[in-house]
Amino acid sequence: MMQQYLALKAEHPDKLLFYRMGDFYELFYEDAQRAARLMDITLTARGQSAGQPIPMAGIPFHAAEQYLARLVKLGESVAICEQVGDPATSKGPVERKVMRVVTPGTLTDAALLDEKSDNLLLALSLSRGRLGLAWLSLASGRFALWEGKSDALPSELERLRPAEILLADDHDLALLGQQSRPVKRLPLWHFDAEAANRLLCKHFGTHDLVGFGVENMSLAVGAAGALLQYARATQGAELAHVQGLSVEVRGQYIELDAATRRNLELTETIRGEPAPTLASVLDQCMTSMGSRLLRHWLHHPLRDRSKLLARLGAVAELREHSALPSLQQALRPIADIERIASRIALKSARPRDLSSLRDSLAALPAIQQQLARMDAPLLQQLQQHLTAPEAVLPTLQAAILLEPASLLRDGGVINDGYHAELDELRGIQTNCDQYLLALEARERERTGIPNLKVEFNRVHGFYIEVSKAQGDKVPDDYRRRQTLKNAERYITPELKTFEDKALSAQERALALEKRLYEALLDELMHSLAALQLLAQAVSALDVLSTFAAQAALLDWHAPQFVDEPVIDIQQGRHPVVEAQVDDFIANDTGLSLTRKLLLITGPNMGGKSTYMRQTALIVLLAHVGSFVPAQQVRLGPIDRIFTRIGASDDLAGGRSTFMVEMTETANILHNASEHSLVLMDEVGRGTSTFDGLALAYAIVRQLVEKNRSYTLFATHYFELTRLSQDYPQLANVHLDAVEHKDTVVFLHSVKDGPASQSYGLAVAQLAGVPASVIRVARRHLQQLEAMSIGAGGPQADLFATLPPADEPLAAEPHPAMQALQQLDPDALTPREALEQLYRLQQLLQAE
Ligand SMILES: Nc1ncnc2c1ncn2[C@@H]1O[C@H](COP(=O)(O)OP(=O)(O)OP(=O)(O)O)[C@@H](O)[C@H]1O
Repeated sequence: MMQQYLALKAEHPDKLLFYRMGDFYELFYEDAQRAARLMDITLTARGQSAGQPIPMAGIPFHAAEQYLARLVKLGESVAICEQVGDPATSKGPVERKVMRVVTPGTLTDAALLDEKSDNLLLALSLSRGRLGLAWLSLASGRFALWEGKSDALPSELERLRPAEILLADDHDLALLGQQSRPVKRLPLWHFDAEAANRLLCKHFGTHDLVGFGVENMSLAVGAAGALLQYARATQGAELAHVQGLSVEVRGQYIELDAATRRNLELTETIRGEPAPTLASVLDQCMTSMGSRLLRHWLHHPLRDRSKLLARLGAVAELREHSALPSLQQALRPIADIERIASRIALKSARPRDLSSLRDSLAALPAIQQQLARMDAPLLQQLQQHLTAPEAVLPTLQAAILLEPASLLRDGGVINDGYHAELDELRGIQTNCDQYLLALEARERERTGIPNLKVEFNRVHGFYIEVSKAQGDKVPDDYRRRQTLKNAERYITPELKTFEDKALSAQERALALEKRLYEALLDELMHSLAALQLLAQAVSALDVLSTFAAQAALLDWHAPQFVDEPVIDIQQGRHPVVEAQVDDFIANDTGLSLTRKLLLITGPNMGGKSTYMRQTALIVLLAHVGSFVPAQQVRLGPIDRIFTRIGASDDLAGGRSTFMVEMTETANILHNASEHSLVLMDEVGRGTSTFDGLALAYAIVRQLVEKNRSYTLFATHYFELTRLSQDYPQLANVHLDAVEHKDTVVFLHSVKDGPASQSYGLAVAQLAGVPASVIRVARRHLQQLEAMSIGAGGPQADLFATLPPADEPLAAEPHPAMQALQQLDPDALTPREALEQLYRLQQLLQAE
């Protein structure tokens, strides 16, 4: 047996091997030690190997799901090995085989998946500054590709949040940066584009991949090949539900970089919790498919206005329609059709998957009826997709019992009247009861034993029980089966013959049910594509109705898209903060060609971050097709949203707070366009006052002069407010606060002009800093203010020595740069090249 084990383990060296032995899955050697540690189960030993006991740990097979769930959450992969031979007939160990492999990115089992989020497997391939990505949600069958510049990797990882990553083994793991997802290394040849092309064509049954629009995407196609091969191997099955590839194109979505996704807390707080977030406020979806689509939409704001207008049109009509509540109620019982379809494809659908699919399909006409009364084109389109695929409903109704058993192996799944032979075998079992009662009456009469009983248990089968006191009346043809304290149990030849018939009928019925069930799954395979379309329609309708219901409940309004460059928000609110405070103060945001940067000042706790984030969230919500928390919104074209908010250390990544701040700032300055929305919160505060101020000053100027993006720039450097004199497109606004009896009251309303005071000490006092410290600080502040040169503003004028704003930013290029530019590398011998290198270094040192 150990030889068999070691041979199987050799095929799966990097996974935990669950080795089935009777009612247990056993793990041996290091697997046992690791599993014992991870799952907190007892480590024992069995037999010996090289004079040492073999470590072993086991889990009962019926509890395997919960252990698997824990292991997969910890990033482990598990190979599950079952007994496939018959223990009764096999000589030596029973034949065993690895039937499936469970890895974090290839889960399909309902018990192991989070129902509200997608579980993605991602493969990536890099070459010469280009990046190819392929990702698959095995539980839904969605398969997509993307190819672009390699520096997009961090933001793509943050967008897709894969559960598992496949990476060629010659790529450096450091590429992935500080991310904690499990990574599976594969040989480089798995990513070969040509082989991948062949594999994908074969899988989709196409001559080539042209129809999917993947030309010039050889890296992504290579990644897709590696991914498909890996996913298939884990399932031990063809992936019939993976029926196509979609290609994501740059420019299709408003781009959000990794930091922005985190900072805006779309589906996860900065601390990694699921609430309070934009998704947690919005998600009142009736189905888990809807919840997943909502999260997907929030991370993929669209730029295509026709699609957005279609969504908004649907939301507007649903919001006004009296049928909205009943439509939502009709959606509530719909099961996770998308995932059930995938389990049908993988032949792992359970009986209750099929009964809930049947009940969901039966509930569709009620939804269609509600939609029939609505006019929005998108709703009409969805209505047409909300039909059960032909013949599936009648088949399921005929085949599956109203409430089937949860596991096929116990029987009780296939409906009566579906199959004549099954009915007959079941008839034998049902007739048992009558037969046994008759037998009991007959035997009582024959033996004259009034309390004689005919019964059944799993261990001994059928028997006749007679109390000890009546033992002398037992006839000769009774054979003793078991002796109890007060009774004897017997069997008779007649009862034995009956038992054989009844038990074999049961066994045969179970085997037949299993065959019928498998045939049913095969039949359903033909309807996979239709089921997937239906699932998409249900989830889209669920999200749109949620948008409508939330808009009515929370007083949100439709955004308006215009062609002129503008972000005009009247009475905007922050959807998440609003849900947490009693009185939220609404504020306007006005940005246009003549007013492109708002410099926001005001006390700490005044609401600057909230104001900036609400602007970004409103813009984002409008681009997912939702109404927005504002009275009126007009938006011109937007291409990207950038944020540089909050200080976070990346200690593990070896970057200090200030380094993170500057890296994110550099990204913005390089990439933000005039159509981008940029939020910058207190840039420069991570370093010394003068350095910070000087940097903030130069950054604001760059944003106004060069990037010309729509910018909200919050700062405590009051000196910057003077920049409005030099740049008409820069406006000062502040968050209002008043001093009241030695303390400060925040009004949270945005007013024109710079703040008049900083209130830093008052806020510190509010926070409970000891009074003695505040007193010393106040005295020191007075001294500082008295010392300040030309103290006109609320802080010392640190700008007094800085160059005026009209001086050009770009200085003379460095002599080394000039020398470098004049070089012609092709004309140099290796020796001359080396000499030039020394010269360049001298120039650098001379500076
Ligand atoms: N418009 C508003 N209406 C009501 N309450 C608000 C509003 N804006 C902010 N608040 C409240 O004030 C708190 C602080 O807001 P916020 O974090 O935006 O301040 P801040 O000015 O960015 O502070 P700091 O400069 O210290 O980062 C919020 O948590 C919220 O409770």
